[in-house]
Amino acid sequence: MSEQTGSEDTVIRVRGLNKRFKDHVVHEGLDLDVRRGEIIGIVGGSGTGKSVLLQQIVGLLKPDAGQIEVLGQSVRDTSDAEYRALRRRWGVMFQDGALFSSLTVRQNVEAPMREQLEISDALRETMAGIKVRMVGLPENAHGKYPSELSGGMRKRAGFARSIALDPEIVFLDEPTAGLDPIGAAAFDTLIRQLQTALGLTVFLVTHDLDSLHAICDRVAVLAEKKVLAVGTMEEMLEIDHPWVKEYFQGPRARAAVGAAASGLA
Ligand SMILES: Nc1ncnc2c1ncn2[C@@H]1O[C@H](COP(=O)(O)OP(=O)(O)OP(=O)(O)O)[C@@H](O)[C@H]1O
Repeated sequence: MSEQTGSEDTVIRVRGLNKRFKDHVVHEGLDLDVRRGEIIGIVGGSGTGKSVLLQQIVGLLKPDAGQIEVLGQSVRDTSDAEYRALRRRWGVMFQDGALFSSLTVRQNVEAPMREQLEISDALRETMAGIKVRMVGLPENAHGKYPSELSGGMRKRAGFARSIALDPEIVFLDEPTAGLDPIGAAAFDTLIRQLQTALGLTVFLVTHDLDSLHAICDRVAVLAEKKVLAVGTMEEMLEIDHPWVKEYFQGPRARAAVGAAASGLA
């Protein structure tokens, strides 16, 4: 299994994280390192706290204890100005794309630019248009509202918004959930292509075994309130834990391996 390191290539460092909601303990002593330039898949049973972990890392939820550093800086023990500057260095795509329904696709991508960048309207529109093209949305989608788009297109629009400010890290919360297998595979390809082209680190919360096989460099398994294991897909096969075995060696896992081997994933 890969070791947790403290090297400068660690872009997210979580130590001793505790989080509970009333008497429901979600995380207890959770540690995690994410390395620069990798796509790390965060997996775990429903309710194991994958989204809650993501939200704590990006500063939207407050941990009860523990340290979270992103790009070498504490996410919480920091001034508002420092947090705002740090926040510009990552992008987040929430589960449903979380687009503003009253804004067009391009206006949605412009929204973080409007908030963070002091640039002319024309330049902002041009830059947003580039991002929308980068995620593979056709020209006629730029002026559409979220309700006029398919689920896959909405996800692409959400992805475009997450890279609006040229982030170093993107957090994607179940980006392929709800897509058909072909749409999901196309989205995986898009994630890998943009990760390579832009040098991104990708924190990918997913249930999708095909995505894990197709694009993840490493996988972190959440179970028993912590990160139970981190490593490559091959390394996951060696872990002797009931949930890990069932997940990585069960029938669905075997199907995903078959799909990856035949080039479908
Ligand atoms: N704001 C909140 N208040 C109270 N409980 C919460 C809150 N957010 C999450 N929880 C609880 O924390 C636990 C972890 O939730 P989380 O959404 O992180 O799970 P998950 O691993 O992402 O699940 P899934 O795979 O089903 O999306 C769940 O039991 C959830 O009900």
